[in-house]
Amino acid sequence: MRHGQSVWNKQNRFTGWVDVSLSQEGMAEATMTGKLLREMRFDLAFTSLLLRAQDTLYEILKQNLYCDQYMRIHETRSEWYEHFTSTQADLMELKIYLSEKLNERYYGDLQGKNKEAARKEFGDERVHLWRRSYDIPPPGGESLEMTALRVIPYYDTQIKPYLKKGASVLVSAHGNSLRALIMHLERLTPDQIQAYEWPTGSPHVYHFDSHGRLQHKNVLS
Ligand SMILES: O=C(O)[C@H](O)COP(=O)(O)O
Repeated sequence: MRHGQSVWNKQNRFTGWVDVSLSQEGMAEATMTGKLLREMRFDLAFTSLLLRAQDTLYEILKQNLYCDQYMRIHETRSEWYEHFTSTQADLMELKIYLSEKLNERYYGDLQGKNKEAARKEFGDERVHLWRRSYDIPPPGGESLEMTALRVIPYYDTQIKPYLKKGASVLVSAHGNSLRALIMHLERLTPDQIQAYEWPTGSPHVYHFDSHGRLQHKNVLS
């Protein structure tokens, strides 16, 4: 799941690692996604260190049919955070892992800039390359390739082993950390991933076999 619209998505600003909140629309998207996934039973969840992804996850879990069985959902994030970082839950309880490896691509000097203003300053083509090319990093920031170098090893070592055991895993992350991940999962070429846009509020459901190989994918909306 990509997080719902953030306040800076709404203002059309490059965000990267800046820890902005969900907008009201983003919260509503997260609620709607939670409803779409309501009947899915999750064994584990993974999210980034950024609030917009954590809040999206929190909202999805709150809507879930098995919510009460997963854990006690606390009203404030600090308690929730404390709970899920300290839990040694058994199988009936949802384990939630946070990692900076799933953070959005670091957008370097562009962070905070309006995307339209950046196009005027640097030109459409340059800004498009910074946003969507595989290996051209934005000034001072990470390319998709650099993002993949932290996301994929995390996926391979921390997430995939559970998938091979048949666990149901929810990942709440970001446009570009997820593009890096699905490029790997779906074996997309740099050209294919360049054209791939992952809108907010459209969960992707992947099914794997016991070797962790992708069987099929559904995009829900
Ligand atoms: O960090 C950001 O600005 C967004 O999350 C993703 O931005 P992009 O679509 O410009 O890569």
